[in-house]
Amino acid sequence: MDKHYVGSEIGQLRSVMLHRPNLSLKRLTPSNCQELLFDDVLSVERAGEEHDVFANTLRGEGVEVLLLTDLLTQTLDVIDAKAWLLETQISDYRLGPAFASDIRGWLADMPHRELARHLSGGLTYAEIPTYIQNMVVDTHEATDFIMKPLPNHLFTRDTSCWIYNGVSINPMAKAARQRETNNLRAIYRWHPAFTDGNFIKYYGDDNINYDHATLEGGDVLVIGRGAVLIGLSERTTPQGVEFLAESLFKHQQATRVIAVELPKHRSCMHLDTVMTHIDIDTFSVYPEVVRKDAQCWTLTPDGKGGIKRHQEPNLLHAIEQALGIDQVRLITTGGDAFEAEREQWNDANNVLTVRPGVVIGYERNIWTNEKYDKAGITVLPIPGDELGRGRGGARCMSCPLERDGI
Ligand SMILES: NC(=[NH2+])NCCC[C@H](N)C(=O)O
Repeated sequence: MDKHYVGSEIGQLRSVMLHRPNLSLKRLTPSNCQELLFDDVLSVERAGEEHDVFANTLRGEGVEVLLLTDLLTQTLDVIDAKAWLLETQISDYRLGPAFASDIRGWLADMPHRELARHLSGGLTYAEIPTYIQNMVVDTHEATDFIMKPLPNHLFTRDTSCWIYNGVSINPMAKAARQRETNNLRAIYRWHPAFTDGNFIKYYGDDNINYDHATLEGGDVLVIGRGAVLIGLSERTTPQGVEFLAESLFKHQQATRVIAVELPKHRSCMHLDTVMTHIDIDTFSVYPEVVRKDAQCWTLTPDGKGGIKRHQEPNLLHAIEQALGIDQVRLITTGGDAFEAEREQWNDANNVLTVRPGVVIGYERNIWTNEKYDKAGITVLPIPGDELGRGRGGARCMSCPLERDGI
């Protein structure tokens, strides 16, 4: 990978970061899966196989696939990175100074791949050596977590997202996902692929309390031509968008941000669960949620380092203006009202565009896929019966690192 640049949602995709989940999924149980933002427990084997099909489909299209566990393993080879990750993910305040120091010491001696596995897969009290003794240990069960698993690393789209010549390292809204961001902070700070510093970090690089200014990449659509479309969702707040927009303008990477309000529901937790960009003038949408009269604003630089805000009467016109096109074409979720609701829930609209008019999507969404086909959009189908239980499709499961503009 030589260039970190994402110029659009639909231009030729060249490089992506994925995460093939394993250990974290083995820890999912009926009693903890809701808290960990999964709707069910998964067959770990099958999920891994489905993920391999996804990765191989991308490779078959000439896209470079980088895996998060590899990146994290290589990052741990950097002494400062390893020290920072251990301090941050195993903090004194979480475990108490004595126990934290024992755990860090033990983890530090582990092979880096194994340590990387625990950084995403978590660590239980049963897994630590018996010589580590402490009041904290005495007061916990063997199956309690010292480090909770991060199964949602699967959705690499959310934790960090590239926008033109830079990346936002996102302060996540849900407690279950907040520690993911530290793994990404370390990768972007220390992994040799990123140390050339030839890109901008817009937001979220510091491990501090971002309070209500949260942002997740599933809400961020880099629609191209200097514009960015962002959902104000269950996860991304106006406060978070303001920070990102200010930084995009300051670094002259975008000339406008369109912010659209979404209902705060799990079924549409991010904008990309109801809307994705699949060809220059074409979007896939779930019409029950993406309405042209949704509350919507265009943000532009005010010339003094701040933001000018203009309320838009019509979301679609705002997009047409930003892209300089006459009329957007919408492909809506397929089937009758029941089928459409079921397919949206299974990420029929959450497709990953590989190049204009060619998308990767779950094969199970037959009604919507048929509509794509009739509209001249090619669907490269992947299985998703297991992966889909995490509530995410091909777009959420990928973080583009390099993609052409339009
Ligand atoms: N960009 C997306 N739509 N991501 C889906 C994330 C799903 C994940 N289980 C969560 O609740 O956070």
